[in-house]
Amino acid sequence: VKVFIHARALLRYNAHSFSIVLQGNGNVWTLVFLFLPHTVLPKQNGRVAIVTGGARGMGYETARHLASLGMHVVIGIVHTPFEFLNEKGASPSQIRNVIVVCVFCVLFTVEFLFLDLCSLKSLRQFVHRFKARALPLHVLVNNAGIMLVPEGKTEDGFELHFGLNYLGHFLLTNLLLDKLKRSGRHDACSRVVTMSSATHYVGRLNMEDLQGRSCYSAHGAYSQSKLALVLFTYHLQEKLAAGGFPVTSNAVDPGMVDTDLYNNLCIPAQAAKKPVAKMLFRTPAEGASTAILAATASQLEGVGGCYFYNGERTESADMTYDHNVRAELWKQSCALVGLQEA
Ligand SMILES: NC(=O)c1ccc[n+]([C@@H]2O[C@H](COP(=O)([O-])OP(=O)(O)OC[C@H]3O[C@@H](n4cnc5c(N)ncnc54)[C@H](O)[C@@H]3O)[C@@H](O)[C@H]2O)c1
Repeated sequence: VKVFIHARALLRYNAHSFSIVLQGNGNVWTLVFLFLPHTVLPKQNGRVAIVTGGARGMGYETARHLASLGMHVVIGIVHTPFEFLNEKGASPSQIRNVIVVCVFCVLFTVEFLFLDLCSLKSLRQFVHRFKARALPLHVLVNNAGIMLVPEGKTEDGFELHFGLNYLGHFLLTNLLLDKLKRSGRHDACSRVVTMSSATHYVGRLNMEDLQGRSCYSAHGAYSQSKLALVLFTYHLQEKLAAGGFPVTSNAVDPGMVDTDLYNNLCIPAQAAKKPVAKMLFRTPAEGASTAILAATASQLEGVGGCYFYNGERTESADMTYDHNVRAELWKQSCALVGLQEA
């Protein structure tokens, strides 16, 4: 089991970050001092991106950064920042969020389209509405996610983590693949960037029981969904490369990031997490940096089938390199979402 504990950069100088990472494999532990250089990313004028879950957390930071590089960004959104208007009052952070989003929309070419990854119908409607806009698509960031939610089902009866984190993005990517293929060029590929997590290293994939019906655990369900996303990323890359299409597919691990993703921790764990997160977790902007790099960096042109952590290619779990497991998962996923396996 590989464990990564990221200690948030305490030293900073002119946008260069220094990071201390404790990494080990059970017996041997090493303290690694990393220098994270500030990469200058190329302008993205004329390019179009979709970011799922882009209204807060790392999705927002990714969308903001892509838009600031000149990209037209379409944000798939299920919770609007204005939801509090239906409630009795608003917290200062909700008001701040609305102001930030409004300024963001005024300054950049950004649009919001409703997308509920818990519903195959909503996914298909999102793709239909996006295609009706007749825009090209150069970058798809599969960012949205949930973690440790109580046992539940999506609209179509899938276990929540598996259905939303994995199957939702599986269907979304497949429905947008024709657009991505047409928009890419061999010297400027379209890019699919998928948010995984270090928890995928401890994930187990039970092909006979992908929905965890026999024995449910929220931790198990989350790590399985993140493992499935890496398997999907690699298999997609294999298919794209075999067909000679100008599209790349990579997975990203953002590290431990202080966001609302942890809202479902039990109350004592939440109380313990708060001070620790302030000191040790990354900010959403720091966490989003590897996804932004994978979506835009010139040095990653044409590079696909990789797992990136701290801005660098890293080995993922052994199982993710097993072609048969990847192919079986792809086959079962097609059957679950009603896609023909091509
Ligand atoms: N925060 C971390 O430490 C961490 C670590 C590893 C990986 N990740 C991954 O990074 C991604 C972003 O998470 P975050 O930390 O910014 O969390 P977050 O909770 O701030 O953001 C999650 C986003 O997903 C969206 N979302 C939730 N349910 C949705 C639905 N049904 N349909 C569409 N969108 C929906 C939310 O609206 C939100 O915008 C997730 O995939 C998460 O698993 C996070």
